[in-house]
Amino acid sequence: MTKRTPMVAGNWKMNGSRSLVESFTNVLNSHTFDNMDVVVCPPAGFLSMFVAQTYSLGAQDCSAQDNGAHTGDNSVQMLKELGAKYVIVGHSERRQDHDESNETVARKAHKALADGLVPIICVGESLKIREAGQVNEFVGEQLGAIFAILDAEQVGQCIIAYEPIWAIGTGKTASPEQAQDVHAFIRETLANYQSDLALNTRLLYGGSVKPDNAAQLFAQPDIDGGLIGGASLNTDDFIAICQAAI
Ligand SMILES: O=C(CO)COP(=O)(O)O
Repeated sequence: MTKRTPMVAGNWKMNGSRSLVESFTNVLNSHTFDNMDVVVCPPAGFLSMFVAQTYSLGAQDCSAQDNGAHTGDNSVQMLKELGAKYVIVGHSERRQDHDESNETVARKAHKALADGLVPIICVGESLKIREAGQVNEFVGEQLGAIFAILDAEQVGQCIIAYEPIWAIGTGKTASPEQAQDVHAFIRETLANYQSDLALNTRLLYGGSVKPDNAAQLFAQPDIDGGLIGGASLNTDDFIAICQAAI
């Protein structure tokens, strides 16, 4: 059986400062993270201020276009130059604030892979969808849009993060069972696309992960780590969550 390497990624969202970058750089570099991948995703403008030795950097979004006349956007090529190895695409806040469709998200993932970044593709439902009992259908559609643009080999290079919208920033985390159910569904959907994908693709859970609930979530068979928002802004909390993933 393939052993998937655990991953914990911190999504700073539109937060941070030069001094936070400095303290993270110092504290994280003094830790070694064996047998796992740790990623920090700050706002793009801060990427080049990090000196990342024991962890990697990721961006929070990318353009689906080449360099050119696209005011305010960051190309994959630029994010790479700034030190990113990963890029989050399709976060629910981008889908909501910038009207990003499933197809846009898929095109961004495609561009990220084409130009050399690993996409962390976010999926997840609203409370309304959950209460209507349509979680699998909704997440299945989000994945379907990815499969429409990426072939199996490309999907195999991606990381998928399940982030139920109702659990983001609310302190109301999905229970380990709720999270596991959707992760199992995602893995099954990947298997239907191509069997190897199910075994090898890393699936992260995101939504109010904290040091006191991380271990239980990460212990679920189909959860390979986490995508952390609020708690990733505190070095002690972030490191404690990373330690819970090994
Ligand atoms: O959106 C998230 C990570 O991308 C989760 O945010 P919180 O951990 O703050 O709920």
